[in-house]
Amino acid sequence: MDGRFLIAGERIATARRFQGCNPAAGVAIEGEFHVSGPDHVDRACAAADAAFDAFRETSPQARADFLEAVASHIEAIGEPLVERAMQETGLPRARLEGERARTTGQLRLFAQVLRAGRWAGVVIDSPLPARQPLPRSDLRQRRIAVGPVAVFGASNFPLAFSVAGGDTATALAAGCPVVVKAHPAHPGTSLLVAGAIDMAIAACGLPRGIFSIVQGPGNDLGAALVRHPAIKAVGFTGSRNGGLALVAIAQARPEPIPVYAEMSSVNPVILLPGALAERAEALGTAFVGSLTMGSGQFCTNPGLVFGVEGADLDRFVAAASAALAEAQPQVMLTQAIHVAFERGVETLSAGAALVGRGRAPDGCNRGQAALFTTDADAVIANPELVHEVFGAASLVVRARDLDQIARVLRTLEGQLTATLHLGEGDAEPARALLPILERKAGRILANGWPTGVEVAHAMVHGGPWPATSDPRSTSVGSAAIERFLRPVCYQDLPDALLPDAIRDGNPLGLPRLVDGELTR
Ligand SMILES: NC(=O)C1=CN([C@@H]2O[C@H](COP(=O)(O)OP(=O)(O)OC[C@H]3O[C@@H](n4cnc5c(N)ncnc54)[C@H](O)[C@@H]3O)[C@@H](O)[C@H]2O)C=CC1
Ligand SMILES: O=C(O)CCC(=O)C(=O)O
Repeated sequence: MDGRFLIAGERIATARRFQGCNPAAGVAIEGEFHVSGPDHVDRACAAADAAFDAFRETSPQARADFLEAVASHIEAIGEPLVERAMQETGLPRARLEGERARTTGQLRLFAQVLRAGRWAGVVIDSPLPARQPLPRSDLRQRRIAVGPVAVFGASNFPLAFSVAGGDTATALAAGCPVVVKAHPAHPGTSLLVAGAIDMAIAACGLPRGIFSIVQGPGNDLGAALVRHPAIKAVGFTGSRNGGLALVAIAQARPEPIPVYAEMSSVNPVILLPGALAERAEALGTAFVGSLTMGSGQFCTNPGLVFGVEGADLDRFVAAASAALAEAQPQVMLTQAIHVAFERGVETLSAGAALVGRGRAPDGCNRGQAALFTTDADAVIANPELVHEVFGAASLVVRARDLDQIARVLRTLEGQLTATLHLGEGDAEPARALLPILERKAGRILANGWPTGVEVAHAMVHGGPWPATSDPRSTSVGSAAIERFLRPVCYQDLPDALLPDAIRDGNPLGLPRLVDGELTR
């Protein structure tokens, strides 16, 4: 395959090369990828900056057509995309086909969002020339794109959170050019998708500089990208260390910029007494399904479970342990991620009792699922027990009573999700826990499992630090576009000078809040 990276429509070759690795076999995959350098970051960012003004003023319809074209070009790659992603990530076909559908569905959702027009945030306050003691000006607000966005592809979702994933889709929808730093764990997948985006740009007649991709091992490239003065915002999904490093770089710039980093979360699940009494065994089995999905490599993985100690919680643990004993070892994304998982399991082993293990690994980089239990006092004394272990490992916390669960929940860091399992008589305790969960998490679920985020208008895939670096936003769902827009107010500008979004007569047909009333 063509291993050259892409800057503003041009394929670039360099002397340094790297290879993808098949984690299932621990061997390099045929084909070489050209390593980008700081000069390429500079070229990509300059091209993005040059394309920005033209791109951000394209009509919402033109950008919607473009996003749909990207989706179609990704689909047109067909089997080679799935095959390459399988080789590079060890993820199974069904998962990758589902992820491709989620990726193209996400692009098409943003096309709808653009056509619906609420994203433009048009607000108009009519002038009040006769107002006493002072007249009021004509005030018109709309939202514009923030500027070129740096997107870091995530290792664990090689399609839906990578080159044409949620961050890229939202930035392009907002009118921001994108420079992607490809994740080195799936370089071929990244370039196939980058090619599809570039073809869609050409087909739609848009400036080629609105998309570039740089690649290579190591962190220098990503750091140079975040430092570049043309970049105005960053989207990231990955490790806590990586996210925090990028936040620090962005804050140290002469012009600090926002970093929307989605980092670590243990996603507490609370099994309330009524639910445990009614269905402890079924809960235990379903929990293991969520825990082991994708070898547990989800930031929404249920890594922490609470219940009041007693026979019902014992039944839950026994059912979960039995289900876990049948869990096949699954390939993890990279050797480094597998090593980090094993280290995390060791840390849990040192502070909690092992009560369940998946089947023994039958090849390299296979994650062996693990379940631990401990009591609530131990968790309060040793907060390391509730740090994310990326992979299929989870800790069941036995509490004396519901008050103790509440006490431990209050000590937790910010989370992407929190889940309540409810049965007869659980409404009152759930109501008491809700204010705590609202302070901790971006999404609160009842009677479900946190893995598998719906791409929808009401979704929040975010949460307080360290789940994300900015709890005011979401990285999944249509509200994600707000991260890459900023409001501008136009005071007393003549109609002929105003952008179409806020001109008299509403030429774009956008929904508007005029003097406090919603109109179109
Ligand atoms: N919570 C989550 O959603 C996820 C967590 N992880 C965690 O991250 C660990 C490593 O996995 P990766 O996916 O490789 O994540 P990572 O955070 O190490 O790398 C992600 C991307 O950020 C870049 N990067 C990382 N640190 C950087 C720095 N200091 N400066 C500039 N660029 C930097 C990398 O080059 C890569 O392109 C896993 O073992 C797991 O613990 C990984 C994926 C998702
Ligand atoms: O659970 C999901 O569908 C998304 C999870 C996610 O965002 C992640 O693992 O990075």
